Amino acid sequence: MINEKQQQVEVPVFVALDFAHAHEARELVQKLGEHHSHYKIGLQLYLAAGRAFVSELESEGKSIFLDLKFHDIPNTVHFAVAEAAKLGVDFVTIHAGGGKEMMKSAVEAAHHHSLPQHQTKVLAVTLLTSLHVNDLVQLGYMTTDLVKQVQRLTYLAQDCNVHGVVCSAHEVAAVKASTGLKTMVPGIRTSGDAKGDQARVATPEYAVQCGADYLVVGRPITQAANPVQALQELKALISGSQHETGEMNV
Ligand SMILES: O=C(O)c1cc(=O)[nH]c(=O)n1[C@@H]1O[C@H](COP(=O)(O)O)[C@@H](O)[C@H]1O
Repeated sequence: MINEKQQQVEVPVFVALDFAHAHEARELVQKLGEHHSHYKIGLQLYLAAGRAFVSELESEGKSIFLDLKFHDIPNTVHFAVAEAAKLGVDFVTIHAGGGKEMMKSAVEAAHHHSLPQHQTKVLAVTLLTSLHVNDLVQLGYMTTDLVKQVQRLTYLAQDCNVHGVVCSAHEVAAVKASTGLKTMVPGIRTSGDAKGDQARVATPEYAVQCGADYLVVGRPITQAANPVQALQELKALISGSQHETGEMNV
């Protein structure tokens, strides 16, 4: 069902800057202009351009989601999150599969090392949106129900006081029904977009109607012939769906 409150709330779209060079990312940010302020920096760009590029975008007033998906022993993750928090990023990711001690260490590090008045929020990745049911079997999970598995990891994440989880649109309603956690949702595709390596995709309208708090969109914008138009169209779909009433359409 549509969340009534959701109709009034703006859902930020984090554009995934999955590029090999800072200049490519900079060019896109300039094209999208001062009115777009949410960006995700992931493994590729961070390894290519590092902390300097994060700081560069922050100095332009951008909100940064640093998506390095930490998954290591608690001590290592603690100090990695501490460094991310000192950078002043808004969000950082860890894998829920790293376990409760690891998630607690991450939350504690964000709490202690964030800049004054700028709390870095920890998001726990549940099941990557590239995973299918068959992957659950191969990985030896006890269930082949993707929603149940996401919910299971979400409960663990909630116990560790993370801010939210990363999941596909198809699990948002279950996360929202059982916890108070925020949801960051990748795997966003409109009807004409190629799925690429994503398995659990959904339209932006569907994600928002399910209650997604933030969306992550990469290639449908970064690889578009006209990224500015692609982002505008996506935002129009989101705001249109926030004012719709009735049943969700997939
Ligand atoms: O943590 C993420 O952002 C993430 C989690 C996940 O389960 N799936 C997923 O696609 N992502 C990221 O979201 C972005 C999606 O990019 P596109 O598939 O190009 O829209 C990529 O930068 C991924 O690294």
